[in-house]
Amino acid sequence: MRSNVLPRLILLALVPLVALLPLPPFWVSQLNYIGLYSLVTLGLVLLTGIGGLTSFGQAAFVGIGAYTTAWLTLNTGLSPWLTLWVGLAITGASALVLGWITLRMSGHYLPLATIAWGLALYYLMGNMDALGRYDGLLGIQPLMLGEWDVSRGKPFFVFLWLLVFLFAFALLNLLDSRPGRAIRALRTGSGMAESMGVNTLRYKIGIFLIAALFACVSGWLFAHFQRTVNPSPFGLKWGIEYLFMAVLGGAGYIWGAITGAALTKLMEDQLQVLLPRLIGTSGSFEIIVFGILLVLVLKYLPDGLWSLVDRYWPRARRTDLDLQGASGLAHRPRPADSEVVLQVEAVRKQFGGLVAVNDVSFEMRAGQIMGLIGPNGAGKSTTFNLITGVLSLTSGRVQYRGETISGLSSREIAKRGISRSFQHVKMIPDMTVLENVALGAHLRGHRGALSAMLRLDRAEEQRLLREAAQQLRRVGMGDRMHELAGNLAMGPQRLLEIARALCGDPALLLLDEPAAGLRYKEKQALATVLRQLREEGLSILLVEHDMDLVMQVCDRMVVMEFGTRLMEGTPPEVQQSPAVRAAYLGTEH
Ligand SMILES: Nc1ncnc2c1ncn2[C@@H]1O[C@H](COP(=O)(O)OP(=O)(O)OP(=O)(O)O)[C@@H](O)[C@H]1O
Repeated sequence: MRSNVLPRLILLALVPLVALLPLPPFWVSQLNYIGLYSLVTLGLVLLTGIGGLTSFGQAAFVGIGAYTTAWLTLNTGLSPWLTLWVGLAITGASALVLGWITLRMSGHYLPLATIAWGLALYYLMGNMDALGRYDGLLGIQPLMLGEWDVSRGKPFFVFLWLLVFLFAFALLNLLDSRPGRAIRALRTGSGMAESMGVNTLRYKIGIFLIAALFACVSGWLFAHFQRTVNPSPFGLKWGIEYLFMAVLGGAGYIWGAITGAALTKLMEDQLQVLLPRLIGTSGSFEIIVFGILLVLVLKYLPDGLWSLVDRYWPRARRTDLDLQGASGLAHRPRPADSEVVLQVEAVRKQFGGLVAVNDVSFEMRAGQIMGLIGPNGAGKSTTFNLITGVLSLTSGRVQYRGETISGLSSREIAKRGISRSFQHVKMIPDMTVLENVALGAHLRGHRGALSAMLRLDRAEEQRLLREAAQQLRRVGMGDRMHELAGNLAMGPQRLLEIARALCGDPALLLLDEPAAGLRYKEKQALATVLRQLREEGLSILLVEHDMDLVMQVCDRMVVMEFGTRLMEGTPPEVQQSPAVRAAYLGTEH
């Protein structure tokens, strides 16, 4: 496995070394604020940059952490080391409720809800007598480690920055894991991830929770560092500013979070001095500069400043050797010879007045390759999507190995052993080929986010990656596994999709135009792979326009036209059918 241990240890060792430098207190204080902001922006990078979910309410979670420890330490005398956990529990519960309600709905519900949440909490803090209204709470006790006050100056710097780096490493670990691949698929490949068995709602709620907990830790530290809390740093303005930091630094990069926090803090201080002098009157003019800067960054450098560094950042590569020691994954029991695996019974799909699939029926047996062919617009892809749960049936029934699967979600269908590829390739371009394919084995692992962050998932991760590597070799892509998927041409992209589908250990494989974009030799290799899979007892439903391939590999074929089943038969029977010829030539039959 890739070894990041040494660079990480060096980075951690640098923290106390920096503290030994004769830094003026002003700069120590600046670094401390940057560290506090970085904890919040790290969570935002995971949530927004990587997961694609926007939250304006992170400052409110910082507020929960700060006010919980402030109130409890002042009123109950509880140790700050205990109040942290109370803060985390309150933050966790509110993030779960907020996430559960808003993340089930598509669109802009989360950003809107987090704005409302930020505003509500700000006014709540500012109007409660127990929280000191807008004056806040004063005289919060220091954070003591034995006799040592770690909430001031350099000791705080060391404690805080060790935490910042440990949190950053935890996120890097998370992203390089089974749950991490699912999280990285959320932004652009949610539908595909569901088809691989990923519970996308759970992962969305999960990253919302992690980001909120990071913000809460920042608030807890902030309260003991400042010794006083009032609502101002936890309002909507700060919610927006944290987002600005993440976007400026590079919302898709863990190190972008720290870059953004540092630049914002440093610019803010300079601008707060410079601008009133230039304009001749005091005010928060830096906000205007930030607004203009945000527009410019979004327009000219949408991936943020860290993207410039990332181009030259050395990337550790997994070598094939890494995977050799791993044991294989368990396989699901194969259907018995010629067992009926799929029964499609009078399935129908209407889009308004258009009948895209009109009471189509057929069945498939184990170890059979069934072709689903027909002219453009015949209803093949719609039938395919009805079987895989992407579309709901208007009427009819689909049975898989004796169980009715119509009405189940694509995730539930994937769990039962049906894997698929997509007509328009769906992959995550900024993940390697190997990682994309390993996403297909999601259901064959079980390690969660916490194990991934703590690197307790390595044995399972090696098995999943080994499986992905094996499937890539199987489709002739063994030499390209470490490339970024976004750099592949169309042909290899299709092979990637087949390898990913095979990673799910399916008993039934549904391939939607797998030969589209492949060159002759690649098609021949594909035909060999399909035959080999059939020998292994796999059933394959193939939607394909390439007649050579279909005629070569299919045992039986269903021909569709205008949403109806025109005929079913062996390749020679279909080839000789006048009705099929007429359908393809567009003549009457
Ligand atoms: N979401 C949708 N809303 C409305 N009409 C749709 C939708 N999806 C498909 N259709 C229509 O249903 C019909 C069947 O489409 P489908 O994509 O299943 O055909 P196909 O045989 O797969 O075609 P192709 O070979 O071009 O992919 C077409 O007339 C298409 O325009």
